[in-house]
Amino acid sequence: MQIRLIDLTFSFGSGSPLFENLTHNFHGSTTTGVVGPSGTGKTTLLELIGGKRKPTRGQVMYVPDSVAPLTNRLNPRDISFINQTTPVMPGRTALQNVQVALVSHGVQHRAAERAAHDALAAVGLEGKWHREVSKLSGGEVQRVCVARSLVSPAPIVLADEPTAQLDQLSAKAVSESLTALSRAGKLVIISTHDLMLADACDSILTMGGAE
Ligand SMILES: Nc1ncnc2c1ncn2[C@@H]1O[C@H](COP(=O)(O)OP(=O)(O)OP(=O)(O)O)[C@@H](O)[C@H]1O
Repeated sequence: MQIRLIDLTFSFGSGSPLFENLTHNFHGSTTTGVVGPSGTGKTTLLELIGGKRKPTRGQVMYVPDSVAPLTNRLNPRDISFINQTTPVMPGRTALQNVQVALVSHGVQHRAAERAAHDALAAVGLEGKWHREVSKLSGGEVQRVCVARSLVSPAPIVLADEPTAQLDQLSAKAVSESLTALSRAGKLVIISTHDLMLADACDSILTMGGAE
């Protein structure tokens, strides 16, 4: 999997461009940190890559594998998005929220439960498996969303400030989990202000000048 940004320019409405002629390649098995000062367009870039916004000019192209042609269309199931507004089922447990990502992809109930247990443990939520999401803290809900991405078969993971609400220990667990995904072959892009997380990435794309 590869994602190519080709002369990408984006403006909100008729405003001046947030960024112009951005060209960059993202590769599978790689974690890229998108860094830069607040307001330089990191979230917007992730939304463009995830197909939630359309470029003003230029293109976001996907190369699914070595034999598939370059395309500007991506199946939404190929992307796993982690952000502050990722929908969760508040009345269901942490385990059910993670399990559903697998069951919806046809994984058997028992296998999905085991994988969901492991993913929640990886982000430091062992012991909170059966707690309703409405009774978890903001940072814990954020980690449930990360755990869902860990079990998702989607080859692309887009994470928008995944450690923003977390203490150092939890942030480290999330950082290690996301970099493990790229070692398992996924293409991972993380927008972040967290220097520890940026440091753990394989490469960095800086928006709006150096941070
Ligand atoms: N729907 C919108 N309409 C107009 N402007 C917007 C809209 N959404 C975001 N913006 C503006 O676009 C700019 C970039 O926003 P974005 O959220 O992409 O930045 P960011 O680099 O992720 O910021 P932060 O680090 O603070 O999260 C900001 O100035 C923001 O106010």
